[in-house]
Amino acid sequence: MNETTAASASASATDAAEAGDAPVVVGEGVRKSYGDVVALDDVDVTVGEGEVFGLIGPNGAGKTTLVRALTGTTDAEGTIRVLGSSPSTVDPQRIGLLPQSFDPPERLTARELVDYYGGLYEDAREVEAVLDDVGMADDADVWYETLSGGQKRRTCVATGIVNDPDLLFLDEPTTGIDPAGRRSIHRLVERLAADGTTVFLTSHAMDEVERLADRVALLRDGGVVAVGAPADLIAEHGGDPRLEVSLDGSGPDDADLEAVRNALDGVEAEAIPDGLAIEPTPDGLRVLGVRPEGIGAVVDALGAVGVEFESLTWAEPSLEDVYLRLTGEEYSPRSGGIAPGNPEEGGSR
Ligand SMILES: Nc1ncnc2c1ncn2[C@@H]1O[C@H](COP(=O)(O)OP(=O)(O)OP(=O)(O)O)[C@@H](O)[C@H]1O
Repeated sequence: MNETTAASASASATDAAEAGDAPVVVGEGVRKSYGDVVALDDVDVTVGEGEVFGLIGPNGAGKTTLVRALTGTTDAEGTIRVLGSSPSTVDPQRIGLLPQSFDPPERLTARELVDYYGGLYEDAREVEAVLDDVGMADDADVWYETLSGGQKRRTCVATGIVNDPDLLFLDEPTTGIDPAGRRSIHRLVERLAADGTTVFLTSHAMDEVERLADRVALLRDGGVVAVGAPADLIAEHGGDPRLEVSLDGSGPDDADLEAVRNALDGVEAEAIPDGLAIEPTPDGLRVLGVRPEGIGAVVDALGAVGVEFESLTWAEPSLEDVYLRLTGEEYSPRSGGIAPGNPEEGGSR
């Protein structure tokens, strides 16, 4: 149901309507230039009520500029409606924003900061509950300037949710936060979404976006190149499941690869479909298209041609694979992959 075509993707109103949500964020033909730099090039984006909407893309793709345009912190061409109003007239009580760069007064404690930002709203949440939400209850009396990077970021997240917003923009909320802290922020986002908050999440952590987002838009060079539910994007653009084979010593030479390919060609296993390909990796090789039940056949094929391995790791495609493919940043084998029936072509899938 979601449009995930790379060439013509836009985070369309139709998607949100199909998701059964009234649009909370609508951007149509959004453009923004800084001198000669086109940061946003005709971006369409629609986010439905209660959605967690992920925005991903390489450095400089335009993510922060889009967040700034949608929140009215920079001007932009095009049509933008947020909670039914223009960004400049929307009720600030209903919007929460964690900017990518945020430098609050340093000689305040975490508790004082949350209290200060809460005081900017007519109605704010109880400070202790907000500190607890972001895992800062125990360090609430430490000056901001002496907090660690991750503790600072948690405190900043707290200032973004102190007004109990209906729409929350989080621009890279977990940067610098340790794994346990990231999990607690993830649970917080899940709780907020379950309570009906719409979340616009920008992140470079693909696992985070895959876990949290109902839909994801991939921005590249100021344009949306794909949008859809993570599972739909992965099915369309994520590629094959793969078996990573780490070899003893150095990586395989071309003769090893050819031998393994020939051995696998001779294996009749439903779990090794036609089109299976092998490509070298820095410490071994990668078998593409193999399902878990085919791993044994691969092991047998390796053994048959005398290739000894240290470890095997099977993985399904993920949002990271989608990202790498659609941004052209996927791993490029040093001498090209070998696809059955077309060994000269080699290279990427
Ligand atoms: N204030 C500004 N003045 C001039 N150019 C800017 C300004 N802000 C952003 N840009 C440029 O606009 C483009 C998009 O930047 P933006 O910060 O939106 O990217 P991003 O996707 O958020 O990147 P990152 O992942 O590194 O945060 C970049 O080329 C950037 O250099």
